[in-house]
Amino acid sequence: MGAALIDGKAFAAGLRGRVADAVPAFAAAAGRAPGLAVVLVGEDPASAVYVRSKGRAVEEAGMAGFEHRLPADTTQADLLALVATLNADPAVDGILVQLPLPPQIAEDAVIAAIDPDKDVDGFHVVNAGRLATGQAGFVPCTPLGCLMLLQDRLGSLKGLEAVVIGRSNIVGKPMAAMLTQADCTVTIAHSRTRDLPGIVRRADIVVAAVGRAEMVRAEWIKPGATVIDVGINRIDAGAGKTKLVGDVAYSEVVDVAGAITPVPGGVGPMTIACLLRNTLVAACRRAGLAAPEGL
Ligand SMILES: Nc1nc(=O)c2c([nH]1)NC[C@@H]1CN(c3ccc(C(=O)N[C@@H](CCC(=O)O)C(=O)O)cc3)C=[N+]21
Repeated sequence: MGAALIDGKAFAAGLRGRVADAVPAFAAAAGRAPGLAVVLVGEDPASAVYVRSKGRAVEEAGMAGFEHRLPADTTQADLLALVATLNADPAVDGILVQLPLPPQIAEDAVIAAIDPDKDVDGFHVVNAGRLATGQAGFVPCTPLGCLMLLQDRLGSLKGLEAVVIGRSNIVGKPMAAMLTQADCTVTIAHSRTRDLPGIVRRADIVVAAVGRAEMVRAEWIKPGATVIDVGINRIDAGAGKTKLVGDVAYSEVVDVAGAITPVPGGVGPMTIACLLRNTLVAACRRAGLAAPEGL
C-alpha cells in the first residue's frame, strides 16, 4: 500500500464545477447556453450507460444537451446527414458521435464529416494534426484528463521518462503527443514491443491504454513511478458477477508505484469532465469570446 491514490473522481468533480461556474458568463455574453450534441447509433448497453452519464453531466453544468438516438441499422448516409445538420445548427457547439459504430458505417468518414471546430472529441484529422504541430485545436478527452492528473500530481513534467502502452488514435498517440509537448521523453510501446517489462521499468510516468485486463505487473514498475491506468475491462468476479478492472494489476502495483489511478474512479470520470471543458472552449471560440482561464 505504498502508492498515493490519484483521485480522478474528485479532480473531475472540481473541473466540472469550474466549467459550471463559467457557464453563466458565457450565457450572458452569447445569449444562449453552450450546447453539446451526443449521437448514439444502436443499443450497445455500455455505450448507452456512457451516453446517459454524459447527458447528466451536461445538464448539471448548465449546458444544453441534444441527444440523438438512431437505430442500429442506420445507414452511413443518414448519419452523415445528421452530422451535417448539427454542423449547421448554431445552438450546437460540440458534436460527439459515440464510438464504436455498427459495421455498415465507416467511423473515419463520420469523424471527417464533423466540423473540426465542433469536434470536442478531438478525433478529426485536422485536430490530430493541430496537436501534432502544436496549434490550438481540440485534444481527445481521455488523454487530456490523464495529463491534467499528471500535472496536478507532479507539477512540471519536464525531462521525465514517460512510457505510453498502446498506440490508438484516441488515447495512445495523442497522449504521447501531449507528453512530448510537456517536455517528457516519450516512448510508445505496443503489442509488438520487444521486452515490454524492461521498457516500462525505465518510466517515471506509465500510461497504460491497451485494453487488456491487469496486464501491467508490479515487476514492470520502477519504484516511485506515477501510473495512470486508462483501461476499463469488465471481468468475471465469480458467483455470476462481474467487476471493472484496469490494464494495471492494481493490487500489486500499488506496493511499488509512487502514485496510481484506480479503476473505476480514476481516468474515466476525467473523460467526461474534459468533454464539458472542451464544449465550453468550443462555445467560447465560436462566439468570439476568450475561454476562461484555469480550466
Ligand atoms: N466518441 C466517443 N467519445 C468518447 O469519449 C467515448 C466513446 N466515443 N465511446 C466510449 C468511450 C468510453 N468512454 C468513457 C467515459 C467515461 C467513463 C467513466 O466515467 N467511467 C467511470 C465509471 C465506469 C463504470 O462504472 O462503468 C470510471 O471509470 O470510474 C468511462 C468510459 C468514453 N468514450
